[in-house]
Amino acid sequence: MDSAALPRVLVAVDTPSLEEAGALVGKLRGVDVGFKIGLEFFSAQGLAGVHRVVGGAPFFLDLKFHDIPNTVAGAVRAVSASRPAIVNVHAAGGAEMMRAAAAAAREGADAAGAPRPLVIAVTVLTSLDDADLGAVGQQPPVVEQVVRLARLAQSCGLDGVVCSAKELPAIRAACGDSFATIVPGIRPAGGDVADQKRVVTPAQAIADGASFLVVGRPITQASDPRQAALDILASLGAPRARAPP
Ligand SMILES: O=c1ccn([C@@H]2O[C@H](COP(=O)(O)O)[C@@H](O)[C@H]2O)c(=O)[nH]1
Repeated sequence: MDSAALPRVLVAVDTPSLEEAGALVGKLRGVDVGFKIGLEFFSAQGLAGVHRVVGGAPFFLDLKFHDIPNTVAGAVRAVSASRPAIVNVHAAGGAEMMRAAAAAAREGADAAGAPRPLVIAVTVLTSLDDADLGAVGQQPPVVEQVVRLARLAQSCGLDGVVCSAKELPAIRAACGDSFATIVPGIRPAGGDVADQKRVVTPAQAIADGASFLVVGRPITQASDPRQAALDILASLGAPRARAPP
């Protein structure tokens, strides 16, 4: 799947169940969204399950690899053959690991005759705030750590980062407009934040320059997921240019 064809809103398919995932994707048929498959579904169903659920739809394979360079490269090479539009690694894995991941994505895709996925670095999880950073020995504020990791990821040849929309202006200033930003922690105004700590509304995230939004529970836990997705898309207004792959 070509990442340029990826819609702006990616729905997080967070369930271990093939049936539930299939039902969700079915409800969203014809709605201009893509899908984000993460650790919960992948751990239960593997790549075969991913393909059964998404069919030919574009998807972001959110496995957040974080290991030594050789291991991450092997994992990225393996999954890149299966035509994800986006794969990701933790920036905290370091420069050598990120460079290895970027090279492996190209190798894996080329070997399979597939398009190269975007390779994206997770900066600071949106479930963490300044106090949490201090507790794991990182220097707050979050925004400075996010920008530090974004600059490092860009210098290693990665295509963009996962961050909160709260950091978008600082990342755009540091890394420019063609660096992709993938933004979870999205909550419609008044929505239940649950375990997220750095949340922003869908419209604000797009206004601040997000390339793609990742939206899970505000859609998947809604009484009518299709209507919830349509409401979010309507709140975004006219389409805008996305960061190029
Ligand atoms: O920093 C991050 C990185 C990834 N995620 C993922 O996004 C979705 C968010 O789900 P919600 O239900 O909308 O909170 C989820 O799959 C996470 O694994 C993130 O939230 N923050």
